[in-house]
Amino acid sequence: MEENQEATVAGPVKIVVIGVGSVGSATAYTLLLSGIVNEIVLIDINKDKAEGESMDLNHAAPSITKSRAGDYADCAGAAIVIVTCGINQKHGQTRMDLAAKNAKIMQDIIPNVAKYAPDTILLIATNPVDVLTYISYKASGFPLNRVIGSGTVLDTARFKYILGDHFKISSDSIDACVIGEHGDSGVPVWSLTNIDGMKLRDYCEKSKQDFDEEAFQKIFEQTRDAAYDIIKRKGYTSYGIAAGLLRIVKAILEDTDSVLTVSTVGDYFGVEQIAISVPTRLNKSGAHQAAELTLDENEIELMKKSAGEIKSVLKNLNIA
Ligand SMILES: NC(=O)C1=CN([C@@H]2O[C@H](COP(=O)(O)OP(=O)(O)OC[C@H]3O[C@@H](n4cnc5c(N)ncnc54)[C@H](O)[C@@H]3O)[C@@H](O)[C@H]2O)C=CC1
Ligand SMILES: CC(=O)C(=O)O
Repeated sequence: MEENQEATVAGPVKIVVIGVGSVGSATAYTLLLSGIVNEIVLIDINKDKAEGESMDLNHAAPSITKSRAGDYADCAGAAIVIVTCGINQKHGQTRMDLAAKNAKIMQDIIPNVAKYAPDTILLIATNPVDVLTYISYKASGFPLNRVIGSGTVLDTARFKYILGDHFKISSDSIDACVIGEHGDSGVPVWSLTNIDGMKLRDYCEKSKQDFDEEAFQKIFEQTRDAAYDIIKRKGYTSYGIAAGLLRIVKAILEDTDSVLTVSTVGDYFGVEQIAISVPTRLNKSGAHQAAELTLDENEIELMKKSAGEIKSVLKNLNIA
């Protein structure tokens, strides 16, 4: 991974959230309650919405964090600019269906961010997140380590939650991840899934539970389809991604070297120049390569397919 221009997080910490709809407002609220930032600037094409949200956030005081509505010039000095603006999925739509419209929005706004905040870290959440992370990388001219997509951080959280629910054990005691596209071709890494420090098969044996492949297939389907199931009921998803974005922000601001499944740009599984999620180390200068997972043959094939799907959407947009 090409790395330079270390982003520095020093002094009062300013975060900008672009797009304060369901995801942006939940993210700003989560950041405010976390107490790890001093200033949250909200930018939205709908200025009244940004103003209203920032007023409301300030009334969640006492907090060390102040919020205000702003414009692109206010990105200056931001440690991280979180991008959540654009259209979201309606019931029946896939994330990839949003590509053309949201690509255009990224191509409009990212150069503005880069102009005023040339040293910031871009954290993209708008869907399709892998496609838009790549587009943001191109549109910003930033080095690879400073353009990060939320990727499969949310899918990983869902996978661990659903596994935990199945085995009646806290997701904290489960080491598992989803990699690949944040979307329909995401890959659950069953071969490396550990529960309570044991491989899945060993855990099932020791805890006297079935190694139930049919149940595991359902767990994967529930993970993959979680967004559809939530959108069908409440129209959007917000809390899961807000918590995931907070984990990414914390790893960066607190310089933790945590490994999370964020999406970054590179050549993956024989596919050149895409963004996709694999375990990635995060610290104050952004995203850095972590040790490569030892996947089994089936998982490698699924990753090639997932990478190919991201690439084909980029090609359709004439961006590859
Ligand atoms: N990466 C992930 O895991 C997740 C991603 N998402 C994605 O996040 C995005 C936002 O979703 P929601 O918040 O539900 O949508 P929303 O419709 O509630 O909010 C979008 C906001 O973006 C603003 N906006 C639109 N165009 C803009 C522009 N050019 N400049 C500035 N602001 C602009 C709108 O005014 C609106 O306030 C969607 O693409 C959605 O699919 C949602 C959940 C999880
Ligand atoms: C909407 C979306 O990408 C999610 O909740 O996973």
